[in-house]
Amino acid sequence: MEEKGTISIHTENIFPIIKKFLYSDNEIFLRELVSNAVDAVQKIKRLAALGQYNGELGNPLVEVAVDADKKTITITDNGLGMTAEEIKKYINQVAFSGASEFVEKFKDAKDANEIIGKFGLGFYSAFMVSDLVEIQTLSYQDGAEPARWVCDGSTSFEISAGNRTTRGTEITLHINAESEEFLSKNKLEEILEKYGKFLPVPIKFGTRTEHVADGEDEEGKPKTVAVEVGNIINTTNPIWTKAPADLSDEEYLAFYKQLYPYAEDPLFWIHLNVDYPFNLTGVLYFPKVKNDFDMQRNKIKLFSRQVFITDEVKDIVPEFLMLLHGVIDSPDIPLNVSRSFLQADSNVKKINSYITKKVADKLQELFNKDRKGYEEKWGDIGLFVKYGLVSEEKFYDKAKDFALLTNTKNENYTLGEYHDKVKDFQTDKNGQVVYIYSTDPAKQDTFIQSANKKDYDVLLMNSAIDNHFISFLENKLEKTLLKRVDSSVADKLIEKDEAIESVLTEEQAKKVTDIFTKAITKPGMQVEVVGLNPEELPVTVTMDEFMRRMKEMAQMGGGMGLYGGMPDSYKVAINGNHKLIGKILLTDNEEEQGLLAKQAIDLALLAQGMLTGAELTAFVSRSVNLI
Ligand SMILES: Nc1ncnc2c1ncn2[C@@H]1O[C@H](COP(=O)(O)OP(=O)(O)OP(=O)(O)O)[C@@H](O)[C@H]1O
Repeated sequence: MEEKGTISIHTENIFPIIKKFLYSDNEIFLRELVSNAVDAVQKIKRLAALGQYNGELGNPLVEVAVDADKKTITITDNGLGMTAEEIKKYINQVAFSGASEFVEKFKDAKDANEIIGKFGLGFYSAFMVSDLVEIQTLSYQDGAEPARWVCDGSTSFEISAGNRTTRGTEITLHINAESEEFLSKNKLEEILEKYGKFLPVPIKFGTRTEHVADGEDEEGKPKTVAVEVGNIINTTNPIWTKAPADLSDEEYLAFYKQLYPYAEDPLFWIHLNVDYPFNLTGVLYFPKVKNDFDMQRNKIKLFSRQVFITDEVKDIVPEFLMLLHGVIDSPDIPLNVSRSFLQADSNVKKINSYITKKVADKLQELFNKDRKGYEEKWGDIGLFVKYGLVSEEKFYDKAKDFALLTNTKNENYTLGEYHDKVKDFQTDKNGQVVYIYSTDPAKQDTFIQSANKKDYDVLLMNSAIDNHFISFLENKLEKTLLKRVDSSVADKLIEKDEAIESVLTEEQAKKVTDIFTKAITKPGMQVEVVGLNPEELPVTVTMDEFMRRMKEMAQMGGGMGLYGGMPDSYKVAINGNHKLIGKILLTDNEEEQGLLAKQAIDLALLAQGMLTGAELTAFVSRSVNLI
C-alpha cells in the first residue's frame, strides 16, 4: 500500500498562513494533539462499553515524549487508531477543511491572536511548529493494517503501510528551526500542565523518581528504594466532574489550593451542574476579597471537556462575579468565534444568567440557614453583592432580600429592616427618610457621636464600592436620601419642622459672623450662625453633601470637571445657642474675641481632620497658653 496525493483544497496553501499568524500562540499545538489523543482513548472505551470492541483495552494512556537530538516530539495514544481510509477521510479531508475554513475566516482578522488560543485549529496546528509530521496508526478494527501518513507542510501527503503493532496512534512532529524552544522538557511540561492538568485520561511525560517501601534494614527500620515511575501530569477526575454529594469540604478546599496555591482559604463555594438547555459543570469559589481588585480578576478557568481553554471568561461570567475563583467546564461555549459574536450567543447569555441565579440562590440559602454566619462573612461577600446589585438588575431583584447594611455599631440589617428601623426618627419634613453614613468612623467620630445623641443611626460605607452603592440606593429606594454624617451639623442633617431658634439677635449674629470670618485663615470657608442645641459644639465645619459628591466624582474622572476645578468650600456653622458664643459677645477685648474664635474654629477643623502642619502647631501652643 503506497499512495501519494494532494490534499484537496479550495483555498491557497494554508500552511504558510497557519505558521505565520499563529505565531504568538503556537503552544496550542500540544493542546490540540493531546486532546485528539485523549478523544481517541475515550472513543475506544465507549466502543468497548457498547460492545462494539471486544479486544483488550489496556490502561488508557497518552504519552508525550521529546527527543532533543532528533528534534522530535511524539504524542502516542492507545486509542481507537485509524485505518488508511480513515486517515484520508479525517486527516486529509475533515481536519483539513476545518483548518482551511479557520484560516479563511481569520486571515484578515485583526484580533486573530486573541481568538486563536481558544479555538481548536485541530490537527493541522502541528504545522505551526513542524517541518514534517508523521502519523503511525493501527485501528482497533478487526484485520486492520497499520498505516503511515507523512506530510511536509505542503499540500502533498503520502500514505503507506505503517509499522505499529499495537492499537492506537503515534504522531511525530519534526520541529522546525524557529520552534526549537519546544524541545525543552521544562517548556513542554509547563504547557502540558497548563492545558492538560485535568484531562480525563492519564498523560505521561517522562519519568520521575519515587521512593517506595522496601522491607527493613539491619536495625529493623523501614527501608525505601528509589524507582523510576511514569510521570503522570494530570488529575483525571477533578472535583467538578463529581457529584457534590460525594465531595467533602476538605476536597473542595484541596482543589482550591491546587488551583491557587498562594490564596487564602475561600469563604464558600458553589458547585455548578446543569445539562439542559446547555451543558455546564464547575465550581466557583468566593475568595476573601482584598481591596486590590484588578489583581484578583481573571481567576476563573474555562475548560471544555476538561481541556483548559482560557482564563478570560468575560461575557460568560457576569461582570460582577469576575472576582470569583474556580473553574467552569462547558462544551457548549463556542470558542471558535470572535468576542462580539460570543456576546450575542444565546448559550453564553443563558450561561451568564444561570450563574447569576446560582450565586443568588446560594447567598439566599446561606442567609436563611445561618444568618449569623452569613453576617460574619458579609465583610467579604458584601463587595460582590453590592457590585452585583449595582450592575445587574436581575441580581438586584433577588439580592435585595439578603443584602445587608452595616451601621457603626456593627449591627446588620437588610434593606427592609433598616428602613423600618430608622423611619420614625429619620424622616425629614418632606417625608424623605434620611440614611446617614460614615466613610471613616475614626475620622468622623465627633459627627457620629452627635448624630447618635440625636438617636440617629449611622451606616458604615467605607468599602471600595460604597460610593456607587450610595447613589444606587438613592435611586432605587423610594423617598430616601443618603447624607454623610459630616455633611452638616447633626441638628440640620435631617430637616425637621421644629427648628431650634438661635437666641442671638440679628445684630449679635452679624457681629459673631464678623468675628469668626476675621479669625479664619483658610480659604473657602463660609460662616453662618445657626440655632442649634446648646449641647452641640460651638463651631462645626462641614462640606455640603452634594458638593462633596460632585468633587469626588470629578476626582474619579466621572466627567464632573467643572466641580473638580472649583476650590473646596466649607460651611462653618456657629452654634448661636452655645455658651461660648455668648462669652465671645460679652468680651470687650477684640484680641481675646479673636483668640477664642480662632480656638473654636481650630477645634472644629481638628474634628474634621483638617488641622495640619503649621496650623496644628500654632493650635497646640495656643492651647498650652490657655491652660
Ligand atoms: N490521535 C488520534 N487518534 C484517532 N483519530 C484521530 C487522532 N487525531 C485525530 N484524529 C482524527 O482526525 C480528526 C480531525 O482531528 P482535528 O483535531 O483536526 O479535529 P477534531 O478533533 O475533530 O476537532 P477540533 O480539534 O477542532 O475540536 C478527528 O476528528 C479524528 O477523527
